[in-house]
Parts: sequence; C-alpha cells; structure tokens
Amino acid sequence: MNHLVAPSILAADFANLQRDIELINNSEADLIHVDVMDGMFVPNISLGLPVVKAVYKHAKKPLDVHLMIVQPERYLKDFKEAGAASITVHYEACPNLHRTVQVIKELGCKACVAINPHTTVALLEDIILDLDMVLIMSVNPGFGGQKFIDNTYKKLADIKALKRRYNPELLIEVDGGVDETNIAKLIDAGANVFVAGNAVFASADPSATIASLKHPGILSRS
Ligand SMILES: O=C(CO)[C@H](O)[C@H](O)COP(=O)(O)O
Ligand SMILES: [Fe+2]
Repeated sequence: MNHLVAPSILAADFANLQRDIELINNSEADLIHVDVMDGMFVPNISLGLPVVKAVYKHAKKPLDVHLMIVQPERYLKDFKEAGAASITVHYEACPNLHRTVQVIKELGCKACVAINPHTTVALLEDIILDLDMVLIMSVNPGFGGQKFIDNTYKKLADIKALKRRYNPELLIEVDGGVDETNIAKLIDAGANVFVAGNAVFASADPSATIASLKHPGILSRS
C-alpha cells in the first residue's frame, strides 16, 4: 500500500488552529494526528476533548487521536464522540489492554496500540491480531521537535516479523522526529503511516513539506 502522512497539530499554531486545519485539508495529508497529553502519563499537557471537537468541526481528513493519558479507557467513548476515527492507547498505560482494544473497536474506531522507545515489540505478540495499527514511538512521548531514536529501525524489523506472522493487514505508524531525511528509510523498514509535527509546521512551506513526505525521492519543491 501507499504510505499515509499524518501531520501532528501539536506543532500547529493553536491561536490559528482553523487555518492550520484548512492547510492540512488542502494538502496531500491523509490523516490529522491529534496528541492528547495529560501531564501524568507524560510530563506535558497538550489539549483535550473540546479542542478535538473543534478540530473535527473543520477537518476533512480522519482524526488519528493519540492518547498519552493514564487509564485511557475512561475516555474512549468521549473521544469517539469528539470525532476520532482511530484511537491509539499506550501499552504502558493499559493494564487491561485487550478489553480496552475491544471497546475501541466496538465504538467503531480503528484500534491502535503505541509502545514507548523502551518497550519491546515482543510484548505485542498476544494482542497484534486484534489491532488495526501499531504505533512505534521514535521519541519519548510528551513533546514535539525531539531527535529521532535510531533503535526504531530495529523495532520496525521486529514488528514487521510479527505482522507477517499474525496480521498482514496491520498498519505500522512511526511517531516522533520523522522528516524528509528519514522517511524513505522508514518506508523501506516497513512503516506505512508517518506522523510529522515539527517537520511540517516549522517548515517554510508546510503544504510542500507534506507533499515531499508523501512522495519521498521526488523533488516536490520547485
Ligand atoms: O506523540 C507525539 C509526541 O509525544 C507527537 O506526535 C510527535 O512528537 C510529533 O512531533 P514531531 O514530528 O515534531 O516529533
Ligand atoms: Fe503523537
């Protein structure tokens, strides 16, 4: 399949959020990545349900909601009602992960599990069959603009092997430090959904950057 690009609005201008949503709407982006942080699971607070609802009102692309919160099972229905098309919960935040994943699917959302850089891919073996997508964190969650962690390539090799064995349709998302310099290598490593925050919104021309993430190898900038 062709890979998907998911700009993260964490790096957008929150005072001009509608403008930045329109920018994504009119770009080659496939999804809108929404980072929800609670100051507990991660040492940062970003945005919550009212902002997700406001984004959904203007969004013409599916919302890919990444919950970096403790006990995310408390809020799954709320995020579905706020407009989430897919809901990502963290392996590290879910003691009853199988149940949490079933609830996400019963709500009609795509179910995704994220793992932090220190969490071994092998821990996903008994849940992978139930998932639509796995998110490999390529930075420690909590902040945009961090440096990509190279061990991600090893984790992609491991998840690719599990995918081949158990769930060939599985999507593999990479989040953190993705940009025009590493996306081609990440595609080769087996990833097919790419979150990009700073690479898009800190660039001089965010739409052109999204286009070049969508078509790596082709010079989309004039
Ligand atoms: O989940 C996240 C951080 O926890 C963000 O999605 C991620 O950091 C994207 O930002 P950038 O592309 O700037 O690294
Ligand atoms: Fe994210």
